[in-house]
Amino acid sequence: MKVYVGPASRLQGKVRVPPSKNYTSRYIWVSALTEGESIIYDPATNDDAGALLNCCRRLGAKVQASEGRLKICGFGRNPHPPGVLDPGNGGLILRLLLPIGLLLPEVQYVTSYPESLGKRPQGHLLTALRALGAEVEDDNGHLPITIRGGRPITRRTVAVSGRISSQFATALLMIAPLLGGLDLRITEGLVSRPPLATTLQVMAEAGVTPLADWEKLRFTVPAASYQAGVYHVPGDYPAASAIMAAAALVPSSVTLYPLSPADQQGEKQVIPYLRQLGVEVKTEGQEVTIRGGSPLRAVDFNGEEAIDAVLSMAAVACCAAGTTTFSRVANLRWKESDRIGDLARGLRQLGVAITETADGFVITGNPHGYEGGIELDGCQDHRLIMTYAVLALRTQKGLVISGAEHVSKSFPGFFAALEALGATVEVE
Ligand SMILES: O=C(O)C1=C[C@@H](OP(=O)(O)O)[C@@H](O)[C@H](O)C1
Ligand SMILES: C=C(OP(=O)(O)O)C(=O)O
Repeated sequence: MKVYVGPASRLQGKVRVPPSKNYTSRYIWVSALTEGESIIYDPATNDDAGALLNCCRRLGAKVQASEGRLKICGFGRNPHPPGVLDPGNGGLILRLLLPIGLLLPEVQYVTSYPESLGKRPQGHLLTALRALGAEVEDDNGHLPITIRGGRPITRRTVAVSGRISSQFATALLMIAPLLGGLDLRITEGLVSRPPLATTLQVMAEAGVTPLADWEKLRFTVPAASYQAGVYHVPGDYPAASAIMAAAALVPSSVTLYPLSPADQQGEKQVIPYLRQLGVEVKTEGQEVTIRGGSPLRAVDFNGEEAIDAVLSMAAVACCAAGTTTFSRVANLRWKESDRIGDLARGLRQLGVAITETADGFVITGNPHGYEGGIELDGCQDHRLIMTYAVLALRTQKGLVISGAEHVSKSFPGFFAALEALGATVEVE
């Protein structure tokens, strides 16, 4: 699907942001690992949630979906052999599902996104699963993967690298109570700490509280059963960050809700960051109001704790006066696209001055905007698609984005939300 987004002179209105993708995936998974009926209110209804629910059904969970609510009766320690699991294009989805192979005689993991998820590295997690006794066949650390488990797990300690993704640690922590408990050591540092804090919060809500030593990166999980729970998914800050970027770049008055000031999403850091750039941002309860259109001055962005908002802030940097260095985000290379290399390629086509660095990229903005009138490839990456759509608002001729349907991985209503705020959006 190709989508044209035109230049915008004003954005105005109120946007209900989608429910958090990352909380939804964790609540679904912890419910599947629980014997008993859990309820999830306001679950995200994006591609990732759909793929995970399908896999949970194949593993024996009973799922009842109705408007604004999921009821899940989990399989606990006794997953059914599913044959094949397809996690869609979800990195977290695949990584949550891989350790279930420890409890099954054989399970195969495949993807219909060989150019995106198929290129993302899984080796660090596979090494840990082998150490726990699984037999693993893989394509040099990539999908397709077959895991043969089903043997009693006697090891109580395991290590995993946190250098390229926090999701490997999340996956091991969440399965750990069902394996009889684990002492997990994260080696080589840890990227993206807030998602791991989200994992610990969700586990605690389900009745299992790991002991966490954040300094030494050691986490001790007791042998336990998860308790059925009632969960409420907060609004999604990464999705909100794209709309905030749009509202920052043109004269606007845009209110986003519901955004909790108190959850674990690191991407809420964009609120003080945008203020530093000169954007008027007001928060009241669960509402965030942006008044944009004033001149923006570049401010460097350390994105390590707000990794899924970096591309939104890159769009803002493209139109700020001065140079912005995005640092400590090397792990962007291993997302749905290479979010440094592919971003740089797309932005250069548009005429943006961008250079890649060892741990990020540097953008020198043009406060006058860009000519546009070209087509950019979304690279099957929802965040790249949203970045290009936001930038299109500050072009003279607009932009066509190809593969725009992949925005539904996290924010199916993104283009409708932009249009409702007054942007020109045409599906070609
Ligand atoms: O655990 C999670 O929910 C996520 C962790 C982050 O990935 P990395 O830990 O690989 O940086 C983030 O980018 C991703 O969108 C969601
Ligand atoms: C990288 C992302 O997700 P995942 O790793 O779960 O595919 C994302 O949502 O930007």
